[in-house]
Amino acid sequence: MSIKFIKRIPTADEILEQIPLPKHIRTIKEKRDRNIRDIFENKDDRFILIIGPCSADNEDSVCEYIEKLAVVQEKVKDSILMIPRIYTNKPRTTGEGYKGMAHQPDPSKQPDLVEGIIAIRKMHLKSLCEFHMPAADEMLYPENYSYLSDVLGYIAIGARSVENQQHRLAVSGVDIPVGMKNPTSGDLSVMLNSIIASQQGHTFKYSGWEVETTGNPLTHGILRGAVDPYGRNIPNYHYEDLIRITKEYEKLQLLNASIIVDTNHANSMKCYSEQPRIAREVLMSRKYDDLLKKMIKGLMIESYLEEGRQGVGENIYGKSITDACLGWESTEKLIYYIAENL
Ligand SMILES: O=C[C@H](O)[C@H](O)COP(=O)(O)O
Ligand SMILES: C=C(OP(=O)(O)O)C(=O)O
Repeated sequence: MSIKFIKRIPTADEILEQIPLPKHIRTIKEKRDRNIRDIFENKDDRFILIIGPCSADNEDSVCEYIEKLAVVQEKVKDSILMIPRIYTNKPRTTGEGYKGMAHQPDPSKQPDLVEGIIAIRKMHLKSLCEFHMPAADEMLYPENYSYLSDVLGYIAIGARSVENQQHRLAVSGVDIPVGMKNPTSGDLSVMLNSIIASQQGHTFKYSGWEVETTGNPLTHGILRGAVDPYGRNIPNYHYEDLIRITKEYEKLQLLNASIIVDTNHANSMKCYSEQPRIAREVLMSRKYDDLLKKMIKGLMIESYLEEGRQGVGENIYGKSITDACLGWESTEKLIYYIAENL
């Protein structure tokens, strides 16, 4: 075997003991979890925005962003429920590039997985304790979930992981909503199969244990657009796409059938500034058709303090070092637009 074992990673129990979630915050989190669940169970018709940076690369700028979001959340709380994106691990198409804070607590330094686990737990905890909005993160490495299971409000399974059995089985044991993205190929049956798989209970190997789960009734789909065999982006947020997929989805009679539309990635053709237009189009489609209104529960938007993106090492505070994001000013405008046009 040519794997070099560098150092032992502390267990989730050890890390949770070292960095615990305060008791009074647990109660706040439970209430927010109930609010989010109610939306997926059609008991609350507020619109969800999963919104924030492509990657959470710096605790200060991420928390500053969420502080701004919390102020706007209060103003739109009757119609919108926001879940900040704190994405701490990034899948990479070719394996190159920044893999997120879980790997590199400092993007300009070498990976340090032990410090990474500590840094991501601290950042999620700080944001939750200060702003009371449990965040969304991608489950890129299913075993890392144990380190954050008490702080997360929402999980996404990314386009590059959604066909993987270990992801699907791990999600079947999660008790918060999990969005399964369509794969990069755009094959919607992969997304729907992942919902079928994760809504069932399973027995499998997890963190060195044989474990059993009962299934997650809150798993649902996220449409993020696709890439064709020639590398061209194919959006899947247009009215006709939404009608086709909601009808297919409905036929399967899955629990809490819901869709989130990702306004960036292949839907925006990686052009972040198109996100407000895409959001407006999705709102219009929802208004036009009752099934869409019921099933499209929200949007995923990539946004940060500064618009665009930069290379690692350029050090512009609050600017994405992975995919390009909307800046704060356009984000705030967009949120108010959404609140007024639901
Ligand atoms: O969301 C971010 C990226 O789209 C995803 O991590 C893939 O990135 P890459 O294609 O630049 O590696
Ligand atoms: C990596 C992401 O998305 P996708 O899996 O759709 O590429 C993301 O949302 O940051």
